Order: sequence, then structure tokens, then C-alpha cells
Amino acid sequence: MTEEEAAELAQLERRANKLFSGRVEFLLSAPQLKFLPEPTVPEIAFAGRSNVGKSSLLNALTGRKKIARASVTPGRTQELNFFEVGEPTLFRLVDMPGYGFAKAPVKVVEKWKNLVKTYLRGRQVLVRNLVLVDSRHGLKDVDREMMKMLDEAAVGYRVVLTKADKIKASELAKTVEAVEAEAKKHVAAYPQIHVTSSEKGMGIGELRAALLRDAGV
Ligand SMILES: Nc1nc2c(ncn2[C@@H]2O[C@H](COP(=O)(O)OP(=O)(O)OP(=O)(O)O)[C@@H](O)[C@H]2O)c(=O)[nH]1
Ligand SMILES: [Mg+2]
Repeated sequence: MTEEEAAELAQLERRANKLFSGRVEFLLSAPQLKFLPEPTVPEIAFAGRSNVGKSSLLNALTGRKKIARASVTPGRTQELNFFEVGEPTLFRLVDMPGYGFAKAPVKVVEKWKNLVKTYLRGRQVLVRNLVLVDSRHGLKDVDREMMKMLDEAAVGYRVVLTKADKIKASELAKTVEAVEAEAKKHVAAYPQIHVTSSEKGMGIGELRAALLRDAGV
């Protein structure tokens, strides 16, 4: 990175930090597609296995403890939850139900799956997706399925490792390498992945800046 690029990035990060610490508001919760808000601004959606830390990452990004409901119980988020960022609203963050939660009743899982799939495939204003992956587990087949679906839907996505505070640096480095190698094989995935800890604030500033770029603001 040149000095100029580094300065530009630092400036973007400052702007991102300011924006995320400003107005962030819960807009609505959509249990069905007919309840989606008007597609008036760009949207960035958070996907990932149940309990991977989607709601926690949303809280960390916005610097608010409880704007999105996080929980030790997998399957906490059951609707598409929309949050608006900026005054006036510049873009929205969308917290989604997790996938791959074996204990949920089949019917409930089918309902979430359809909701998420239809949203991801058909939403005009969806500019970027985050696919969250637990640092301790790396990519699972359900993640690969999601990535394939996004490749097919031509929705660009960033792979984000979560809970990086939970493993040793040496193990983390191995996971990063493996996940990055796989991400490079997916057409719609960013070749570089993000490493985060919502608990420790790791990687949060960089991700904020990346999201600002994605939203085009
Ligand atoms: N140590 C640590 N724990 C985390 C981190 N992020 C999330 N967790 C914990 O992981 C659990 C699940 O977090 P959530 O944010 O609710 O996960 P989710 O992906 O929204 O889960 P669903 O809504 O069920 O799909 C909670 O107990 C969080 O406190 C992190 O960065 N570090
Ligand atoms: Mg959640």
C-alpha cells in the first residue's frame, strides 16, 4: 500500500466510525416478504450459521450493545431485521436468521430458508452480503451452499470470520489461509476475508470502512 492509499484508507475509516456512531435505528422486522421496507436505499445483509455472531457483529459495528438481539440460544433471530444508518438514511443493515440450526423444527427452517433465499435473490437494493464464519470452525458445507447460492444470484459478498478472540493466533492464521483459498474460488466472493471479534472490537473499524465503500457512500 502506498502512503497515499494508506492516508485515504485512514480517512475512510474515520468517516465510517463517525457515521456508525451517529444515527443507527431499528426500522422494522419482516417475518414475511410482504413486510419488506420500500427499497429506497442500498442494503447490506448479514448471513451465517445460527449462533455464528451476526447480531453481535451488528451491535459491534454500530457500537450499541443491544440494537440487534444476540443470544446464547441458536435461532434467536427469526425475521429479517432492518437497521438504518445515517441522517438522512444512507444505507441499511439487515440481520438475518441463521442457517444450519439442526434443532429447529423442519417447518420453521423451511420458512426462514425461503424468506432468506427469496430476499437474497430478488432484492434490487441489496449491494453486498456478509457471510459470517466462526473462526474456530472454518467453512462448513452449509456455508459453501450459501456462497454458491450468492455466486448464482450474483450478489457480491465478504467472508467475515467471527469470534477471533476465542482461538490462538497460530490456529487463526491457519483458518484464515484455508478460508481465503476457498473464497478465491468463488466468483462473487471478495478474495480477502475479514477477521473480527465483536467482543474485543477486532477488525471492526476496517469492516465499517469496507461497508461504507460497498454502500457507495
Ligand atoms: N467470545 C465471543 N463471543 C461472541 C462473539 N460474537 C458473538 N459471540 C457470542 O456468540 C453467541 C451468539 O451470538 P449472536 O450474535 O446471537 O449469533 P447470531 O448469529 O445472531 O445467532 P442467530 O440469531 O441464532 O442466528 C452469543 O452468546 C454471543 O455473545 C465474539 O466476537 N467473541
Ligand atoms: Mg441473530
